Order: sequence, then structure tokens, then C-alpha cells
Amino acid sequence: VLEKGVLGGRLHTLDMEGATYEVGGSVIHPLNLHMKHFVKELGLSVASVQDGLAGVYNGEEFVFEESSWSFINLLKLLWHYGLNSLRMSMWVEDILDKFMRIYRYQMHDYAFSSNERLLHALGGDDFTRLLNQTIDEAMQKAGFSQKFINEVVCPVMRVDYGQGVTINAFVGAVSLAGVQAGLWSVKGGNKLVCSGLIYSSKAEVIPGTVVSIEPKTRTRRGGEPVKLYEVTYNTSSGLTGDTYDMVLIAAPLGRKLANITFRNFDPPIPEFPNPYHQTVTTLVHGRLNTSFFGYSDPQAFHLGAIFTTDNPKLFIHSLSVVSPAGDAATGGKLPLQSAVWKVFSKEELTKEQLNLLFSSYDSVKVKPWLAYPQYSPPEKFPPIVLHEQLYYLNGLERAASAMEISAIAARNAALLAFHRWHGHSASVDQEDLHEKLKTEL
Ligand SMILES: Cc1cc2nc3c(=O)[nH]c(=O)nc-3n(C[C@H](O)[C@H](O)[C@H](O)COP(=O)(O)OP(=O)(O)OC[C@H]3O[C@@H](n4cnc5c(N)ncnc54)[C@H](O)[C@@H]3O)c2cc1C
Ligand SMILES: CC(C)=CCC/C(C)=C/CC/C(C)=C/CSC[C@H](N)C(=O)O
Repeated sequence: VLEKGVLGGRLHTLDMEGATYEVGGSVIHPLNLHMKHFVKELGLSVASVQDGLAGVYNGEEFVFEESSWSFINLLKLLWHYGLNSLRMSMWVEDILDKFMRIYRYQMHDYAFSSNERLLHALGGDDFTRLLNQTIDEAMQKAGFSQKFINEVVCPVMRVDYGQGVTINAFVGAVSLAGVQAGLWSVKGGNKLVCSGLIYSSKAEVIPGTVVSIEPKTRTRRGGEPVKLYEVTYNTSSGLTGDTYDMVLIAAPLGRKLANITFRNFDPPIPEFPNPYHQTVTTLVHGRLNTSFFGYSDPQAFHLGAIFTTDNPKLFIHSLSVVSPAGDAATGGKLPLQSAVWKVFSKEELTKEQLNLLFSSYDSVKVKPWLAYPQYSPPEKFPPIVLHEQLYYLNGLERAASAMEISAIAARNAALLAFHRWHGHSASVDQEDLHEKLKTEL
């Protein structure tokens, strides 16, 4: 495993006031079965994520504020949005049900040679349609009101993916799943899953930045030719390289991303347009300036999570009280006392902007990310098989970026590489797997 930075990549923590906080991938869905399996196998502990009371701010006022009474919330939702909220849960559930088919396919060792085939095997033409239209279009067609889409759906897209309702409807549904009940995280930091898996697999970790990959043919002692890949990488002691039978690229490709050059491939490996969206995570230990949000009396302010609608005047996507990685959440209980807030924004916050948001603060930590794809349906997927034994995992992120998606893509690539190496064509790209496995079990 060649790693240019810190093991974990976009799973990363920063310390503040003696505690550790997630600043990259933070929440995991209760039905993310690979992630669940990893923490169990590695003996890691988990904690449930409980956010504080949430409100939706439109730049002038809160258009929705959660109450601590669930019955009142239900009435509020019905009053503001009729049955939209209930229908949305069913809409997301239907997509999740189809998504869950992947676990059965992978349990039976089936693999797919393209991202399109994998997604089609899960949700058929319904998933293809979701990937070809915006969440706005899909939900309008499904009969959701524009007010609900603007005031509930859009704020969730903004907190999760820093983008509005123009993102594809599949990642939109994943994003809505990302605010469902039962979310959890790994005690000590989600990145422990990555280091744990690497060490338990006994892989050798080489600190180095891969700069190029080139196919080579060498001759064995017996005289027969063998095809290999020469991987050149930069280390602290300079440029070096190794040859491998098989290479899996597990980082987003692109000049501003992994920036790997493919040398002397015939035909050449094309460049895929793969823009990634910048999101800046800022941790602030301080007191919120509630009057910025229209509350002149701080005592009257009870929210621990502020979501925002799509208003160009707003310079933040969201703001929420966070608990140390994996601790039982205090989110929302102490929003006005000195708390650690996590702010998501497109650009790094200026001093003036921090002074608008906080009446006082004593520490600030900033982590800018090229976080996830800039979604723009219809989504075009890069190939998984770049060359005979050269595989690329992160193309599946164009459907949706999440820890579980990377785990699914990784397992698929491992199965695919194994089957192609051994010529097991019956285990690759099987049609109607859902129906076949129904009768098999
Ligand atoms: C702010 C933020 C919040 C998020 N929140 C959530 C969330 O709550 N829940 C969720 O499920 N997902 C979330 N995600 C998404 C999730 O973090 C990612 O989808 C997932 O971690 C991607 O994992 P990966 O291993 O595919 O890629 P990465 O984590 O990007 O790993 C790629 C690795 O490759 C290394 N690398 C890159 N180029 C080279 C090179 N040339 N040579 C050597 N090494 C290289 C990198 O250093 C990195 O370690 C969030 C992401 C961000 C940024
Ligand atoms: C893949 C499936 C079926 C579900 C994953 C759902 C999920 C956990 C989505 C979250 C994706 C995401 C990019 C969240 C970013 S923000 C997370 C959190 N609210 C925070 O404030 O850090």
C-alpha cells in the first residue's frame, strides 16, 4: 500500500481543547454492513451520533426549528409540509432496499466490471434514472412540494455534500439516508478502521506519492514473457519504483487529486473529467453569536445544528455542536456555553465572518478538502478496469461518496481482480442476479 499522506485519507481527526474531533467522514448509517463488519472484526468500539436540535436558516430567519418533543415535531412537520416528510422516508427506504442487494451479491462473490453494471444490478433502470436527473427533478416528479424540497431536502444536501438540489438523485437519496436515525461513528476516530484493516491484512505500507504507472514486459527464467506494472513513487529519499502483477488505484484520479501519469499504455488511458468539490471544515471552540441568527436573547436559543437553504448571501453551509470522536453526544445540550462547533463552508472563513458567527472564541482549526465529486447529472462513470490488471475504485463516488461506497467499490474490485486472474467469468457481470439469488437461497 502506497500512501502519500496519513492513513485514513478523508477520514481524519483534529485535536481541540484536549479532545479529538472528526473533520472528514464522520457519520455511518446503521445499514452500512461493511463498515459494521469491519469494526466488529477489528474489535473497535462505536458510539451513536446524536445531534442537537436542528433548525433551518434561510439567511433572514429560521423556516423550521426542531423541538425537543417528538410529538410537537411531528405536528410541526405536518403543519409546514403536509405528508411530504413521511413520504420522503418511504422514498428513501425504497432506494435503500435496492441498494442493500449489493451485500447478497458480494457475499456470493459476484463482481461487476463497470460501475454502470454494478448500479444497474442493484436498482435496474430506476437507479439509472436517479443518476441521470437532479434530486430536485426526481422529487418533483415523485410529487414532493417545492417548499419541502427547498426547506428540508436542500439544507440536507448542503450539509452533506456542500451542493444544492442540482446533485444527482442517487447521491441525494444517500444524503437523506445520512440524516436518518441510528447513525454511529467509531470511538477514537473512523480512521481507525483504515489503519486496523491495513495492519490486520499484514500489508506493507510504503510512505510515498505515486507519480506514474507504466506497463512492462519482462522475461522469466524459462523464457516466457510476463506482464507487469512499473509504479514510480516519490519518497522522502527521492524517486523510486517497484513492479507489480496487479495494481488497484484507491484514490480519486485527476490532476488536482491523485495526479498519476499513465505512461506508454496502448491504447492510452484517457483522462476522465473528475472535478471535486471544495468543502472547508472549521472547528471553533467558542460562543455562538445568536443575534446573527435573529436571536437577540441567547437564553432563548436552543439549537445545536443550523442547516441552511440555498441563499447566495450565506457564507456557510451548516454549523453544529460536535462531541469528541466517538463520545456520547452532548450536541445541543450546551450550545450556548463554550462548545466546539463544526462549520462547513465552501471557502475558508475570514476573521470578519468568524466574528459574525461567534461572540467569542479561543481556538479555531481549519481543514480544507477536495471532498467529494462536483455532482452534475447525467453522471458519467470512469471505468473500473483501466488495463488488463489495473483497477480503479473511486469512480463509484460519482454515484455517491460515502465510506460504505468506498468499501463496496473496494470489495468489488478485489473480487473482480481475483475472478479475472483465475478466468472465473461466470462470477462477473451476471444478469438478473437479484432473481437468480432469490431462488438459490
Ligand atoms: C468533510 C467530509 C465529510 C464527510 N462526511 C462523511 C460522512 O459523514 N459519512 C460518510 O460515509 N462519508 C463522508 N464523507 C465521504 C468519505 O469520507 C469518503 O467518501 C471516503 O472516506 C473516501 O475514502 P477512499 O478511501 O475512497 O478515499 P480517500 O479517503 O481519499 O483515500 C485515498 C488515499 O489515497 C492517498 N493518495 C492519493 N493520491 C495518492 C498518490 N498519488 N500516491 C499515494 N497515495 C495517494 C490519499 O492520501 C488518501 O489517503 C465525507 C467526506 C468529507 C471530505
Ligand atoms: C451509502 C449509504 C446507503 C448510506 C450512507 C449515508 C451517509 C452516512 C451519508 C453521509 C454522507 C456525507 C458526505 C455526510 C457529510 S456531513 C456528516 C455530518 N452531518 C457532519 O456534520 O459531519
